[in-house]
Amino acid sequence: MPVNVILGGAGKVWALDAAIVDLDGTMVDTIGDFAEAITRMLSDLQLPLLTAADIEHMVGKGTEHLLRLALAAVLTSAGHPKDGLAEAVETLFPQAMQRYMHHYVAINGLHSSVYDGVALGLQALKNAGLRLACVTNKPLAFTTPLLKAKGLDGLFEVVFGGDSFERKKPDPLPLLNACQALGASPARTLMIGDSSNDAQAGRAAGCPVALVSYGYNHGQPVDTVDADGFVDSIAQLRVL
Ligand SMILES: O=C(O)COP(=O)(O)O
Ligand SMILES: [Mg+2]
Repeated sequence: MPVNVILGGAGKVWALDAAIVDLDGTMVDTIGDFAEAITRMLSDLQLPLLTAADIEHMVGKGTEHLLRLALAAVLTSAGHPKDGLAEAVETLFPQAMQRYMHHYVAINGLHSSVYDGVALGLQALKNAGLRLACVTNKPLAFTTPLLKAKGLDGLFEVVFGGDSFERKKPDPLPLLNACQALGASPARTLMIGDSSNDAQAGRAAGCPVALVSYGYNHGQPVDTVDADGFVDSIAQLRVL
C-alpha cells in the first residue's frame, strides 16, 4: 500500500513507497566540517584561506568539484591570472586531495549539526511505511560515520556516497540504483534534497522532488529550482 504524502503547505498529494534523502544541506549542516578541512588543507599548501560563506557555495557536487573550486578561488585571490588557472589547479589538485581527505576524516561531524525536524520527520515517514535510502555526493567513507555520529544511520536501509557509482548526482544513476535497491519504482520514490543538483537527478530519474528551503543550493535561492514542493523542515512532509 503506498503512503500518501503532501509536499509542503499547498502541495499536491503523492502516493509513495520510498524516499531518497540527501545528506549535506538537507539532513546535516556540515559547512563547519568542510570549512575546517579546507582551512587545514590550504594551510598545509601555504595558500590563502577561504571563509565558510565562500565554501558554502562550492558544496554539493562532490569532493573533487569542491577542491577544484576552492583552489581556483584562492589562486585567483593570490593574483593568478585566468590564463593558465585550470592548469595551476590541476598541478595542486593531487596534494590538495591527499591533505583534505587526511584532515576531513579527523574532523568529520565535529563542526556540524542535524537540522531541526530531520529525525522526527524521517521517522514519521518510516513509521508510515516508506522505505528510506540516503544518497549523497559525499564520499561513502565520510558518510557512514557521520550518519552514525548524528544518530541517523538506523533510518536507512541503504546508503550510497559520491563514490558508490560511476556517476554522481545530478546524474540520475545513483537514484535509479537506490530505487532498485529498495525495490521501489522511481515514480513512487520521493527525492528529498537541498539543491538543483538533487532536483535535476530526481527529474532525470523520474522521481517526485521535494526541496528544503534552508540548504546550500550552490549559493542560489532554492525557490527558483524546478521541484514538486518546498518545505522549511522535513517534518513538514505530512503523511495523510
Ligand atoms: O558535495 C558533497 O560532498 C555532498 O553533497 P550532498 O550531500 O549535498 O550530495
Ligand atoms: Mg545537499
